[in-house]
Amino acid sequence: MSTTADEYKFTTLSVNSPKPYVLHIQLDREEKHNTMNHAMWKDMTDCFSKASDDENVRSIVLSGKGRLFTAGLDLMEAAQNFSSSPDQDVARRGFKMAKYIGLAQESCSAIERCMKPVVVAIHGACIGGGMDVITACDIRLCAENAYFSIKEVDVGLAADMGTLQRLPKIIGNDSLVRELSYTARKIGSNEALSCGLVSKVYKDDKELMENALQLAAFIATKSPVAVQSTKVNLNYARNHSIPEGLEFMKSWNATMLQTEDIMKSAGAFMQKKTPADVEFSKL
Ligand SMILES: CC/C=C\C=C\CC(=O)SCCNC(=O)CCNC(=O)[C@H](O)C(C)(C)COP(=O)(O)OP(=O)(O)OC[C@H]1O[C@@H](n2cnc3c(N)ncnc32)[C@H](O)[C@@H]1OP(=O)(O)O
Repeated sequence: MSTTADEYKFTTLSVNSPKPYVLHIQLDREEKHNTMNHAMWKDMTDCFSKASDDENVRSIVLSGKGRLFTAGLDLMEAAQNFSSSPDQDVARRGFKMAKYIGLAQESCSAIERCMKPVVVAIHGACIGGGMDVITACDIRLCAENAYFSIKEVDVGLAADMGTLQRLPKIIGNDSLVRELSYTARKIGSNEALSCGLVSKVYKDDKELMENALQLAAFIATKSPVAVQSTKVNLNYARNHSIPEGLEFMKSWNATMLQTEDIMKSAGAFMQKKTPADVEFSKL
């Protein structure tokens, strides 16, 4: 094992390193359908921030333990939080809620900010908060049995951890985003593939996990300078104009084109080898 997965101890996540430089993070509240609560949001933020800085991690797979990916917000715990301190001044309650929402949002933003690409493998239900999580990931794969729902309207709220901000940029179909967000309609794996929410559907959970890990392992064989630079620039490009993106890229690569990884990768090509044959320095 090239990563120090045993340093990743969390109460709501299981973490291991099944392949060199690959970290596998699993949502692990199986007995509660991997519902998301305060502890899980905090664990996710800490875990993805740690992996971002971990030179033994080059790519990440995220999945859910048990029979589904996640049932979204833990409604029991949320009900307690939403109704706490009813006698307190509304503004003071507002400040408290903003802090709570911010903490939840951070769990998804930490995935997006993480320098290492995150491949998410979705099986069974992906509901509510689950959509916020997967839309912050780099690559979405699912099993045939997967279904997706922006369920928030059915529990009386607007999605607030990133789905409404990220999904339009992922599927590029504003009409469909609005329909799904206003109705909470479930879409199956085939529709998810045809609208561009996922890039591949596998016949069952086993095939999904094998392929997700294989993809992450393949990404991990490439130059970490090249892969991480690509993620940073794709994220930047998504939120800026093309001229701004090109300007950012120019400054970024003014340094990065001086990396030893280019000589190593090109050298491998000349010798009829691949990046997998190259030993890249840690990053
Ligand atoms: C700051 C805010 C941040 C984030 C906000 C996110 C918003 C959301 O995520 S909104 C979406 C919330 N989730 C749901 O509405 C899902 C509700 N659950 C279901 O639809 C189903 O339970 C299921 C996940 C599809 C599973 O169905 P099934 O296999 O038929 O099991 P059930 O009998 O329905 O459930 C078993 C058991 O689990 C409890 N449960 C299910 N989901 C939740 C949940 N989200 N929170 C809390 N508890 C949940 C369910 O009540 C059952 O409990 P019993 O005690 O066994 O009755």
